[in-house]
Formats: sequence, C-alpha cells, structure tokens
Amino acid sequence: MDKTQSIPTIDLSDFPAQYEKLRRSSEEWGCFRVVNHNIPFELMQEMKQVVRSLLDLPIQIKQNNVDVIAGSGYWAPSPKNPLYEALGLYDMASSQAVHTFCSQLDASPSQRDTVAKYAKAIHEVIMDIGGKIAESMGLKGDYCKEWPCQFRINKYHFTPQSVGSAGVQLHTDSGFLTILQDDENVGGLEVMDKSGEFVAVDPLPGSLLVNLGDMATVWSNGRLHTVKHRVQCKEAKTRVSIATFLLGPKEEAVDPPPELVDSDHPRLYNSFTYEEYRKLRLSTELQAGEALALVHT
Ligand SMILES: O=C(O)CCC(=O)C(=O)O
Ligand SMILES: [Fe+2]
Repeated sequence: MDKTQSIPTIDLSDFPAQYEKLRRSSEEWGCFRVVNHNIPFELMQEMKQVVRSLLDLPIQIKQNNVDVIAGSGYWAPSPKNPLYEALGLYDMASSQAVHTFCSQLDASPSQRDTVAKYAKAIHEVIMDIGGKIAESMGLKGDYCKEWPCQFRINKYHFTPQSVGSAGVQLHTDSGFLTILQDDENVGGLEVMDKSGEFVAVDPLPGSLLVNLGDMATVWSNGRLHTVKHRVQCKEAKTRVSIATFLLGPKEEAVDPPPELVDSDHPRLYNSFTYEEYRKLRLSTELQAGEALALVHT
C-alpha cells in the first residue's frame, strides 16, 4: 500500500472556491472527505449510538427489516461476508419510510427522533453535494432533487482471528453517490486509486466521506470515477458505519445531460433505469463496477 498519498478533502463552507478541486477529486478519485457540512457532531454521535443498539437486537427482530427494493433490507452474516451484517432503509426522504423502519425494529420514541433528524440532515447534505458536483462540471445542480436515497447501517464483527481478512469485499457502490459516516475509531476502509493501489482511509471524527458510484460514471458519460473500495479487518474491534446512498432516477432512464454528449464525447452507455442496473449487478454478482461493461454502447 502506498502510504504517501491520501484522499482529497473538500471544505463545504468554501464554495465557489472549491468547485475546481471538487471536479478534479470526483474525476480522478471518485472519493473525498467532506468537512464543514453543518451536521452537528452531537447528532452524528447520537445516531451512532442508536444504530449500535439497533444492530445489537436479536436476529428475529432485525429480520423484520425486509427489502423494499432488491437488497435494501437486513443482511445477515453470509458465507461470503461472515463478519458483516447490515440494516437498511429505502427512501429516507419519506417520513413514512423512516417510521416503518423504526417500527420494524421496535425503536423507542427518542431513537425514532434521532433517526428522523439524522435522515433529514444527511439528505440535505447529499442533495447539496450532488448539486455541487454537477455545478463543478458547469451544469445545473437540480437534476437529482427527486432521486431516492437509501440508508445502510453496517456492522463488522472483527475478532482476533479475523485480523488480516476482508470485512467487505472489493466493490463499487451501484448508485450515484454515497455519504459514509465511518467508524470514528476503527479504520479498515481502503479505496483503490486509478493506478490500482489501495489507499487507507483513516477515520477523521466529525467529517463525512463521499464515494461516487457506477451511476455517476453512467450519468456523466464517463467523466466521474466510480471508486472501488473494501473494508479490511485491521484490529479485533467491532466497527460500525452509516452509509447513505443517493441512488439514481426513480423511474426515468439514467441519461447523461446533453451538454456531456457530443461528437468528441459520444454516448458511452445504453439507456436503462437505475433499478434495471441494480438487478443486473445482483444477478451477475459483478460487484466492482464490471457490470458497466455489460451496458456499454
Ligand atoms: O463500512 C464502510 O466503511 C464502507 C461500507 C460500504 O462500502 C458500503 O456500505 O457500501
Ligand atoms: Fe461501498
């Protein structure tokens, strides 16, 4: 691993000055840390506490967290990822969906309140960043306003025996962009740079991490980079992270804006919906961006 480089940091309080850095980070890394995002540190900590207790519930209760779209609900530890489990909430902008999720898990009134506040706050940040990425490319920033978002709360049961093995295998995220509140103490996340080297993403409490996914590459006609990443077990401690995914258009196809297609930049991908692509990834088990080759024009 190349220890000399690290991922870029974007200061959300420093716009328009950071547009150029944002564009370069999105094209070259598909990954950056975000600071000054305006989510109170206390809310981030409270949410971490809540999700830790939800993940500590008996498996019979966690299984009430059923899929709304393919793969959006509870994931039990599996032969492929035995150290990993996750709870999920599809469409976090809907207060109904937030309440259904909380009811499935018998959440207390104060836990519900925290999940609802966090969902609202992180939804605002993800829309802001999605908009800024488009603006950094000279486009209008309102394209993603109606796109659904999904939460996934990840728990890694790391043990002394598992040190050195994978918590989550190498993958890209299928959606447009992901905001990750990573574990503030336990590292292990690694992103792959464009030369194929893994770069460790060390915790930075209070900040958020952004990953661009396959839909960003499709939507931008190949300009934005979908970043490959994995979680390695580095120490025998439980690791908890909260991922929020901005997925893609709900019903319409993921077509690039006309400004990004011309004779020098012919259209790279067929026209399809996000859900079609998500199903393709699940059925082919191509989890690290390889499914993009199947939808290439
Ligand atoms: O737990 C992490 O830090 C990464 C999780 C992740 O990559 C994902 O949920 O897609
Ligand atoms: Fe991921």
